[in-house]
Amino acid sequence: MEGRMELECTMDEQDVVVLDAGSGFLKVGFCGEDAPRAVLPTAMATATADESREDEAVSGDAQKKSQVFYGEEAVLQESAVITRPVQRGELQLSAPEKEAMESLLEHVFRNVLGVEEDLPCLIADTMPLGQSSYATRQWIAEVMFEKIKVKSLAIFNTAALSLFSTGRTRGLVVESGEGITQAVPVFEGYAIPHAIFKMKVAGQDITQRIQTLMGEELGEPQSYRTMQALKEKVCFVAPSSSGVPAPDGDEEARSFELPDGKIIQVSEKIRAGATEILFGGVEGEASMQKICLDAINTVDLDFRQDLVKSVVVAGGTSMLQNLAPRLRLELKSALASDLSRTVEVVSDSQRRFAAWIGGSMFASMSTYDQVAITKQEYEEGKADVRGLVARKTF
Ligand SMILES: Nc1ncnc2c1ncn2[C@@H]1O[C@H](COP(=O)(O)OP(=O)(O)OP(=O)(O)O)[C@@H](O)[C@H]1O
Repeated sequence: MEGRMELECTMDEQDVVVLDAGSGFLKVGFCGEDAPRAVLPTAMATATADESREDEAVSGDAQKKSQVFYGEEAVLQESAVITRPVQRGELQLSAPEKEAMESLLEHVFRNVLGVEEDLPCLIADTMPLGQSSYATRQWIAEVMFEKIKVKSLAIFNTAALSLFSTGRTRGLVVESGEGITQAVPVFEGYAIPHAIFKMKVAGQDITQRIQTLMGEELGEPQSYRTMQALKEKVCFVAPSSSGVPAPDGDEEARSFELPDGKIIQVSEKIRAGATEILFGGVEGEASMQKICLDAINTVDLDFRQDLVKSVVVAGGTSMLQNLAPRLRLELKSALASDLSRTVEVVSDSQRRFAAWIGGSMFASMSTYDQVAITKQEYEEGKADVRGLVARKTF
C-alpha cells in the first residue's frame, strides 16, 4: 500500500526501555510491548518537614525529614512544592526543573521499571531537532549516560514515532496532548522542522475551561483532577462550529459522579462547548485546522497530496469523541478543491499512546542499533556532546 512501510520487526533479544515524557504524563515500558508498563504524571513534589509534620519541625529535624514524591503521589500533595519539568511540550532547563527531571528519571528506571544500569533506551521528544532543542537533547544525553548509565540512547521525534505506529512513513501528524497541539509533516520517517506549526491550546486548557464553567454552574470551585476526569468521561467535539448540538438523550453519557458521591448531568454547553477552543477562539493562539493548513502550505507542492491523504491524529486529547470527523470537515472546507477531495483523517484506536507505541516498535528493530548513540561513542564524543546529538538524534 502506498505510503506504508514494511513493519517486519527483527526482534533483538535486548530489552530497550522506551520513554515518552510529556507535559502531563510520562509513559514508560519495554520495546516490543503494545502498551507502556506505567503512565504517571510528569511531576515531582517536595514536602518540607514543617509542612508535613509539625512536631518534627519543632524538634529541629525538619531538614532531614523533607520528603520527595513522584508521579501520581506528587500531584496529590496539597502542601508541597510540585515541579513539572515539561511544560507546553518543552523540557524546562532551569535548575529546579532539571533536578526534578533527573530525580524522576532515576525513580522511573530504578523503582517503576526496576531496572539496573546498562540497558539501551529510546526517548521520544516532542521538539524536533532544531536549534532550540540541541541544549535539551545534550542535557538528556548527559543524564542518561552519566546518571541512569544506559548502554545506548536513541532520541526520536514523537510525531515521526506516532506516524510509524500506524505503519506510515509520510503524513501529517496532529499531536494533541496536555500542553501542546502541533501539526508535524513527516516525510520518509523524518519530521520536517520548518513546516511544524504549534498552538498552546491542548488538554490542560480544555480542563481549565471546564473548571471555570463547572465552578460557575455548581457554585463552588472544582479541582483540576476532578474536572480532568469529567472531561475524559463526558466531553466530545461538536460536529461543526454552528452552535451547540442538541442533547443526545443518552443519560449515562452525560452523567458524572463528583468526589462527594453526587451524580450530575453535564450540559451540552460544557460537554461540547469546552472543546471548541481547539478550533479557535483563544486569543493570540491558532486553531487545529489553521496549524494543519499552515503545515500543508509550507511543504513542497508535490508532497501536499501525500499529507492530506494521511492526516493522523495522536496524543491523549485526540481521544475526544468526534475530533477526527470535525477536523476533516474543517480541512475540507478550507483546502483548495484538489486537496479537499482527498483529505482523510486517521484516528487509530491506539492513538493515545501512539508515540510510545511507535517507539516500542522502532526499538524492537535492528535499525535501533544503527541509530542509537552507544556508551563508547558518548565517552569518545564527550567534548562535543552537542555535535553528537546533532549527528545522531532524529
Ligand atoms: N478519553 C479522553 N478524552 C479526552 N481527553 C483525554 C482522554 N484521555 C486522555 N485525555 C487527555 O489527554 C491529555 C494527556 O495526553 P498526553 O499523554 O498525550 O499528553 P502529554 O504527552 O503529557 O502532553 P504534551 O504532548 O502536550 O506534552 C490530558 O489532558 C488528558 O486529560
